[in-house]
Amino acid sequence: MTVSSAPGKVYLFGEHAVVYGEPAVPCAIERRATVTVEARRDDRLRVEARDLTLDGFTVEYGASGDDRPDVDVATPLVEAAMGYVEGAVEQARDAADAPDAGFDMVVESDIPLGAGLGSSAAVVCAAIDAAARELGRDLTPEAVADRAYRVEHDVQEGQASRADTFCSATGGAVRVEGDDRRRIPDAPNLPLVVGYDGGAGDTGELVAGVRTLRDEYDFAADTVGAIGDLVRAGERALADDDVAEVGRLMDFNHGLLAALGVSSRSLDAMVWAARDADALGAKLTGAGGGGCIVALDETPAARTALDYTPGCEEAFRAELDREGVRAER
Ligand SMILES: Nc1ncnc2c1ncn2[C@@H]1O[C@H](COP(=O)(O)OP(=O)(O)OP(=O)(O)O)[C@@H](O)[C@H]1O
Ligand SMILES: C[C@@](O)(CCO)CC(=O)[O-]
Ligand SMILES: [Mg+2]
Repeated sequence: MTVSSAPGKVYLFGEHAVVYGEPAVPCAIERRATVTVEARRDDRLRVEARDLTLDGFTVEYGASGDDRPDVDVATPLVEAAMGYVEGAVEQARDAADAPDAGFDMVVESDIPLGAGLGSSAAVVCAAIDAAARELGRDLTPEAVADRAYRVEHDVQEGQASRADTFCSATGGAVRVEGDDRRRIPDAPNLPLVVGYDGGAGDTGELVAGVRTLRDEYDFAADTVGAIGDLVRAGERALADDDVAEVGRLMDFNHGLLAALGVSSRSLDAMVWAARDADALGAKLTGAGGGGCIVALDETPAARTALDYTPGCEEAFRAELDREGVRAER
């Protein structure tokens, strides 16, 4: 039996624009997805995803994919989840040169689903790492990131950046611009607070919406470019340890994301609750549509304000996780 885990992330700056080659700065946070894998004697794949619905579900089917899962939850949900897990298994089989390997897998996670904290990247990174190790193949975090990117790219129908998967695989604060990806050394430990509205957004749909706007209006394309400029300013602020400036730029970034149509009433309400409590900055994180915001606040005020904000289901302080994908057992 092999167990791996990988962290979720928040974006300090740059989501969506990163899909079009602008830079972005995501930071791994101490919330993880954990995948347990056991090789089978046959070529079948059995997946138990305990957190996917309230009751969790288990599916079992052949490697050829001709007998589809028979489960009691909405088909699109199963198809989407299986896309990530099947993709990860395919990558592990390829890495270990074992095309017919079968597995029993259990996926557990404390990263809310579809909420902008990179649950998909964390599940895929942990699953690739665990399945490859179960087959006797150790992958570097960079190799896990690369393979996980291919899976996200497929599931998001060709519209995905390397940001989430690289951040989850390597941990820490990272910078991604197109194919260029690196860790930001000595990133300051920022006082991150997350607010979660209990909802979710469809990453593929939101990315497609921004693409349409950008194709249709030059000023939407300019907005994407402006996010890139803002990210470069944010990187300088990080290098100078200027946390107040990082916060101001996060506020600005939220405004530009809202202009691109990916915020929501509850995300805006949480952003304003944090700002009213004198947070240094606040913005939505990830694809948007619903889910999470991230604020910067050294005091307990923003978190308390979020706790009392109607529509905010949960607020928590998020520590930067300097470790990426890792072997648990
Ligand atoms: N615990 C889990 N078990 C099984 N599948 C999961 C789990 N967590 C996430 N997933 C898969 O990832 C999908 C969510 O990915 P999606 O990219 O839409 O959101 P996210 O990664 O949480 O947020 P973002 O990409 O905005 O940061 C789920 O619908 C499911 O298919
Ligand atoms: C919206 C997006 O930029 C981040 C989702 O967490 C999509 C991507 O980078 O693939
Ligand atoms: Mg995702």
